[in-house]
Amino acid sequence: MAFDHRKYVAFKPVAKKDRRWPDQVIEKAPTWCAVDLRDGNQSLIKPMSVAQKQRLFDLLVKLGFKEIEIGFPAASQPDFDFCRKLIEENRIPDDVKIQVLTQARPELIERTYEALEGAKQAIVHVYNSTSTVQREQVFGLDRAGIREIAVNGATLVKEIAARYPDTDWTFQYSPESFTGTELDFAAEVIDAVTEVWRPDQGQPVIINLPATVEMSTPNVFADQVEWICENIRYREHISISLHTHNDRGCAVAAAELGVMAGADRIEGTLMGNGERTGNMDLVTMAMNLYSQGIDPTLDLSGMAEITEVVEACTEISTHPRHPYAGELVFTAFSGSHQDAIRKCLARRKEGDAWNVAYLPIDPFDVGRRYEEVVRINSQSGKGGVAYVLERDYDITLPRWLQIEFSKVVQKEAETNGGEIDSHTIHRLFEDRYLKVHEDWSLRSYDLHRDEEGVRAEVVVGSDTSPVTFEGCGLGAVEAVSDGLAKRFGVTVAVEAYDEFALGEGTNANALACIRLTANGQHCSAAALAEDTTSATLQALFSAVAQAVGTDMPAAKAPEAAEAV
Ligand SMILES: CC(=O)SCCNC(=O)CCNC(=O)[C@H](O)C(C)(C)COP(=O)(O)OP(=O)(O)OC[C@H]1O[C@@H](n2cnc3c(N)ncnc32)[C@H](O)[C@@H]1OP(=O)(O)O
Ligand SMILES: CC(C)C(=O)C(=O)O
Repeated sequence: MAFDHRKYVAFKPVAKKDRRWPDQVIEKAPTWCAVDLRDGNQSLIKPMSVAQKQRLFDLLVKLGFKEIEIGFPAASQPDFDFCRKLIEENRIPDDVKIQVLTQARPELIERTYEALEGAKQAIVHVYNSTSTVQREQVFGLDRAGIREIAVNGATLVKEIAARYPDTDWTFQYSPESFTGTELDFAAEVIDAVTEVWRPDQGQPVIINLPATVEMSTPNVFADQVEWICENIRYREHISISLHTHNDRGCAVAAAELGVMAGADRIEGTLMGNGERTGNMDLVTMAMNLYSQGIDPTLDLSGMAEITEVVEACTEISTHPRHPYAGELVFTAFSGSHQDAIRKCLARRKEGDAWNVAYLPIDPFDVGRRYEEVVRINSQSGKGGVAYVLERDYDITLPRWLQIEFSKVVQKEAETNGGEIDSHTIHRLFEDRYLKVHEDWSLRSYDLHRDEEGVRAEVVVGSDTSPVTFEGCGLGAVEAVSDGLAKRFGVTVAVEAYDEFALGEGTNANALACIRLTANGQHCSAAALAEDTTSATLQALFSAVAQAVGTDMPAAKAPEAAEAV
């Protein structure tokens, strides 16, 4: 059997009984470093052109990144040229540090510094793999041999930097494949490197702990980070950075727990592009902080621009469910979600803390419109349909009509199988409830109230054959119903009716909705008019028309009607 779990060996947890990170709470944003232009770029089918790199670099600067890994200049001419272009064309803001990656190999380190000549400040990031698998199978070296590569690399980084005293240098070292490295050995190599660099003597140093391959649950990674923070020399002079990958789908969680475990700095890419399943997604992690009321120190309000630039540069489209950025992440199709969102938004007052069911953040903050929040398909319910009519057409439906109309929409959704847009919902409402048949159109009414009640005189019908009738009752609806019975023999029993004043921007001022039985048949209708009485009477006639058919029943002669 090819699919055989016995092929795999479980990752051993860290034997750490004194872990403190589970009780920590993240209260401020870490230092961010975007590695889109290096780790992100090295994973693309078609690496970015210089123009694409420039576009992405400009975006990263605009978002507020102060540390940006721009490439691996010793690896390829385009990476080298891009680095030169940024420096020579003075495109790096004074408060931004560029970072470049190099293997711990002399010729590559030399070439890296050539690329950086003239930079005001830069981070030189040198790495070699320390994991058991790479030691044994890739390098064929023991621990001492691997440590020597790191020390030689660190020594050369320091020596060559001294040739360029006008640049403000930060040194960064990564024990690549840290997650597959024994902790004591990782600490041993880190100490050997920092013994060369001496952060305690003023040299800025970053030690980056990469989950080059994510191998365990994030809690194990947090244990590893905490252990390193507790066991390396010069910890207080070092910035501990994390660089997680997403092989198990937990890169963001691992980075978050890693910060709780003591890390100061996080590397990642926008939208998580990167090797295999990607790097840690900076957008998600920063927005997670934002949603907890913590300033992420990045401005991610222009999410549409972010996704557009990332897509253009990586040629990878954004998943519609991508946290915070996907097209559908603020949209509810399902009925109970829509109902809850509608109720929460309606109760929300300006200045309230955000507390809306199903929406972890206010979509508006990332440039999304409330229009997208509720969309209708066959999974939707009355709340969603009512929300769309209210939001887009200022039509408020009474609860009984919401229930009834949502069945009309549901049927349409089941028939067409997909989404029903707002325009179609409105058309369905018009067709089903607002249609006025000529014979039953209200032409005029006159209501007279005295101590006996209301006396109504109503004219309905077309220009050419208007019909006038009269009736009386306790209110207008009862009086007109009385008239309908006398003149047309239609017995009306009103079960529910509601009137609403409409907001500005509509032609009509009032909406009335009515449900009744006419000659024993259940019907409902609505009407828009300039005043509430006209709307109510028209709704009554439209409902009656449904019961008796669009052909007006023969009117009784006024004398016969009097006799009824
Ligand atoms: C986890 C990460 O993402 S690390 C970053 C990885 N990114 C990249 O590799 C993208 C850019 N890299 C490249 O373009 C190329 O690898 C280059 C130009 C840097 C080097 O190219 P080459 O020397 O032709 O080939 P290659 O990368 O296969 O070299 C591997 C050799 O370097 C050694 N090596 C690999 N990594 C390191 C390192 N970090 N430090 C020291 N030596 C290293 C290997 O053991 C191997 O040695 P061998 O030739 O004695 O067997
Ligand atoms: C070079 C290091 C930081 C890296 O990219 C990784 O390990 O994934």
